Amino acid sequence: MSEKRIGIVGGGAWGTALAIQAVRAGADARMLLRDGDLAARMNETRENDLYLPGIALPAGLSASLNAPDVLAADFVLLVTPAQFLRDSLKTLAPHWQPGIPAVICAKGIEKKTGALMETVVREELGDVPVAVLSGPTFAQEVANGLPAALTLACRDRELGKKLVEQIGTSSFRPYYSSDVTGVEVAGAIKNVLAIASGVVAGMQLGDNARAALVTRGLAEMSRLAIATGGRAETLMGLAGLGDLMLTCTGTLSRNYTFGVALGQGQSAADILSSRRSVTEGVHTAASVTAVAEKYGVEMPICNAVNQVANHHAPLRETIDALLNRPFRDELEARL
Ligand SMILES: NC(=O)c1ccc[n+]([C@@H]2O[C@H](COP(=O)([O-])OP(=O)(O)OC[C@H]3O[C@@H](n4cnc5c(N)ncnc54)[C@H](O)[C@@H]3O)[C@@H](O)[C@H]2O)c1
Ligand SMILES: O=P(O)(O)OC[C@H](O)CO
Repeated sequence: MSEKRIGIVGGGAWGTALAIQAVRAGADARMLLRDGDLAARMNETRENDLYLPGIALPAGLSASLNAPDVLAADFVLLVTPAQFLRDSLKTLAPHWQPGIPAVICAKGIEKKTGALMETVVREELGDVPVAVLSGPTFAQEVANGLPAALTLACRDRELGKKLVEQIGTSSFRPYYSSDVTGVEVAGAIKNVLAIASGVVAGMQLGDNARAALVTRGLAEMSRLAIATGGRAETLMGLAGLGDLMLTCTGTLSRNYTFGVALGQGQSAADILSSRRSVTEGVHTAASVTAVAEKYGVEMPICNAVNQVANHHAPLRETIDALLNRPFRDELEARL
């Protein structure tokens, strides 16, 4: 058993992949699940057959329902989907040890409050050290040990660097950033843009259209990140451009494939009811519309995704409205 202990809250694909990575980084990885049957199966069959089938779980990884045991760790990765994080933290708060860092791994904006996950953590756990782990990383590839790089953001530079050393390996390379807000906004918005990119593919609008969409989407993401206190450079990094490249093209992406299916004519409700796994961009599309309005930021692509994904807007007319917006000066329209 290792002396280093990493707690992981959430038994989905990403929580499981991060737990495997934690073992690779030399830690004892303890996962906290809600589903007792799944936890028992994971410990016995050494596979997460619901969320990451076909991947062997290493010795050193265990799953349980025992919050105090999982939280007795050097730091805890929070991998509950964004819309469920607050409720999950309410049950964890009584067991959280003072000073144990919380590392946010979910990518989204809370629908009912418009809050980023850092705010949710602070409201529910109080004054704990907080970091954010984000960037272009499909769970299956990380679980298989394929190379990846990502961003670990933390306002406390010393702690951030320490976390990088504790979770990083040669195939999982976190780059430190102090821009927590920029990294969070990037990770949340790329999911919405990935849906839009999937729609472009599903409707066979062409590669030119996808390049235009991703680039103008990056401008929207940058505007919101800066308005909320993030830094422009962050959007050009792994959590911004890097994750946009991955999620707006990669067929392993739930958000992208949701968009493709929408573009091919399926309804949002049918697509969502056919999947067990989370499609964060659908929820964040709703949150971001309200947040953008609050900050006076123009986000036409994200608004269009919200309309088609959450409000039954017809695709063809929604796309026509985007294409018929007034021509603009590119640099002025960037920021
Ligand atoms: N899968 C990836 O490749 C990946 C990579 C990076 C970041 N992320 C982010 O990680 C987060 C988790 O994604 P995932 O891929 O592990 O999810 P998943 O779809 O694999 O699993 C869904 C998880 O949500 C949990 N859940 C369902 N209903 C819940 C409820 N009411 N309350 C609490 N938990 C509930 C399930 O138990 C399960 O653990 C998301 O924010 C996602 O954007 C995922
Ligand atoms: O499958 P998605 O669309 O949730 O994307 C997973 C990761 O966020 C990619 O970085």
